[in-house]
Amino acid sequence: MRLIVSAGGTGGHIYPALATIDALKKQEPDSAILYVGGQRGLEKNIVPQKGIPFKALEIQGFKRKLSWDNLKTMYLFLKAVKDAKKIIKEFKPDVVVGMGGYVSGAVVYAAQAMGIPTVIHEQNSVVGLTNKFLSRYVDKIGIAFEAARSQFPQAKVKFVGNPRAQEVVRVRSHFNWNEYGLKNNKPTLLIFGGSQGALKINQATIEAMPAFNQRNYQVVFVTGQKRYEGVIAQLNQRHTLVGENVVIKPYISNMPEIMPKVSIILGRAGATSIAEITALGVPSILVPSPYVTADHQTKNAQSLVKAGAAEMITEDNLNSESLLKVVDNLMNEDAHRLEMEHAAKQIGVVDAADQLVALMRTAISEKH
Ligand SMILES: CC(=O)N[C@H]1[C@@H](OP(=O)(O)OP(=O)(O)OC[C@H]2O[C@@H](n3ccc(=O)[nH]c3=O)[C@H](O)[C@@H]2O)O[C@H](CO)[C@@H](O)[C@@H]1O
Repeated sequence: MRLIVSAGGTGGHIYPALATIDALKKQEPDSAILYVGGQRGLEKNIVPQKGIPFKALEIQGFKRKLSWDNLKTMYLFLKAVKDAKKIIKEFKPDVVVGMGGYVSGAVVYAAQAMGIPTVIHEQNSVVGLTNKFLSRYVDKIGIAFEAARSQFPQAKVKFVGNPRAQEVVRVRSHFNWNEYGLKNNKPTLLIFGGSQGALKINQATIEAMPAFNQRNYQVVFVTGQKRYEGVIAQLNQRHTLVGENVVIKPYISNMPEIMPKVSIILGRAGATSIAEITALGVPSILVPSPYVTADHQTKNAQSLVKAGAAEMITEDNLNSESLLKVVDNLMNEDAHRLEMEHAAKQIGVVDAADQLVALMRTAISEKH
């Protein structure tokens, strides 16, 4: 198969795209793949590192308020569609798949205008702006939450799950905490606020640090690439030492290796984090971001809480005391953690990437 994939902006869109590419390559090792991303998103670093051919378009998001900047956005969108057409004409894909982010809007729009089979994948329970726009034009739509179905033209929709779930369960992790200077086989808490890090989670963790230093479990604290220096500066200002059982990282690029070795995850309730947590069955404490469309992270988190797979703290109620209380309780309750593991695994869709590839094949065969 000749495949163009487009996904931009945040890890939540990019990692499912990479997992789909991976699944296709396993099924058809001689497939030709091109990833088209934006010039500014995380994809420009992540994708080439994986050795996947990458082309970038210049694009920016619409402001919800009326502004002159939206004229520039419109100009960039039309130019990106034109550039995408050139790329598509040269590459001659059998199918073009969009996995979210503004850039995928231009690429998939261009492809359908050229009569090429198109598929989009929506990771969230509340449909993103780009996918909403594209849903009129595309042939097939893969979803990861049943709640998304009614927001799309229903005849095109198929529930497939989130492809990243399949990738993380297939990894045979040989990771050893010694590589982080920690002890192997000690209970470990992983704290991370989505792909960019989260200010409030970082703040509560900084304040909880003196207590964490005294605990008999280990803590891996991921700040987000751009927030790392600020976190270290704050710890220094407060003269807070970091214990031998704590490690602070700006970003983790091998999450599928790390996550299976973790006892509890404390983090945001982004769609792709949730897919990973449920595929692997990791007990989690979720702090939904209140800054997202239609408060969809709260809905994501509630679906896990209802199933008994996670605990939730709202951002308003998050501070060092509430954080430590929930973590300490869970660390002390082995049986409860085990129940949460089972409950989480019940929700995970572990063949989601294969299902999305099958949907791509249907789009191709129905078009011809
Ligand atoms: C602010 C915002 O708009 N957030 C959205 C964004 O989240 P965002 O991309 O931040 O969060 P997600 O949970 O969806 O995905 C994060 C991904 O990054 C990975 N990761 C994270 C940290 C790290 O150090 N290393 C690493 O690899 C995670 O394992 C995961 O694969 O897209 C999601 C999917 O559309 C939405 O649900 C979120 O609401």
